[in-house]
Amino acid sequence: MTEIRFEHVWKEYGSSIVLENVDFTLDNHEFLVVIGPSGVGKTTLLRLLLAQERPTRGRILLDGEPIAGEPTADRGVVFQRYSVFPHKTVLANVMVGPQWAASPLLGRLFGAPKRALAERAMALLARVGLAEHAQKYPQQLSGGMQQRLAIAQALMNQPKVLLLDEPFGALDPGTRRAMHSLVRELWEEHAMTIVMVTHDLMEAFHLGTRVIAIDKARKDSQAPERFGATITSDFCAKPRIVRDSRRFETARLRAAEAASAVPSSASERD
Ligand SMILES: Nc1ncnc2c1ncn2[C@@H]1O[C@H](COP(=O)(O)OP(=O)(O)OP(=O)(O)O)[C@@H](O)[C@H]1O
Repeated sequence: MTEIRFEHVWKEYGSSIVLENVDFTLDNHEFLVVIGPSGVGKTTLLRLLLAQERPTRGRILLDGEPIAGEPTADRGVVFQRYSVFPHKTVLANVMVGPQWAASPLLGRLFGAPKRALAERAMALLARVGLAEHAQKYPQQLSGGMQQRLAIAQALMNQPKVLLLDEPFGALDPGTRRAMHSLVRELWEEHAMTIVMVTHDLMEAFHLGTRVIAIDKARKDSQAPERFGATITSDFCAKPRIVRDSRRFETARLRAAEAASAVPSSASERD
């Protein structure tokens, strides 16, 4: 069971407010998708969840407990690019996290524990369709294969929460569709909670059980950093709604309106 609670969370850098009063509860095994204009604070929200950043006000609870002060294995992350080690083979990439967790001094296991870990890693690589590429290096893989590797790497630690920061942004449409199916299946199989950032509304409603839009609800054109972004729309996008094309289309249009109603802070500054 993994419930995430943002309690009136603010993130400020000096006098610049990035997020203000972000308040929501995410149920166990939700697939939350966060949408919003460029530069509004979506990645910051993920970084807060990863504990790479601390809220300046409010708090974040994981299963009712304040989130650990530093990144821990219960939260896995996949970025748009570069989240695998280029100098390690595919298999070594997938084994590296659990090896460091089991052997913090050496980062290596030997004998039976190593064989057991390699077996688990190979099973996961087979699941994401990379078993026959286990001895290759990341630069020998396509973009979609590298992202499948990054997902396998994150899943190896059996995270309670998987954070995806525009993980399919650099992929062609066909590969993207295949990745959508894979992530949906892995989400079901691993019964984890996913929080994903994307710019793609179709993707958001196709994958998410819940979609939130964040934006600046208040604006000061003289001082854009005076106000931060907060939740401006919150859509329940359960699979039954996705299957109902008319209701899905209505929800999608409302989300598109919400995301574009206020011009992005980035475009204002441009
Ligand atoms: N360490 C930092 N110090 C100061 N400002 C920061 C810091 N990190 C992020 N910001 C600012 O926070 C704002 C939000 O950045 P963030 O990367 O979260 O936006 P985003 O919505 O993910 O953007 P994009 O969609 O373009 O990736 C930006 O204006 C950025 O400059």
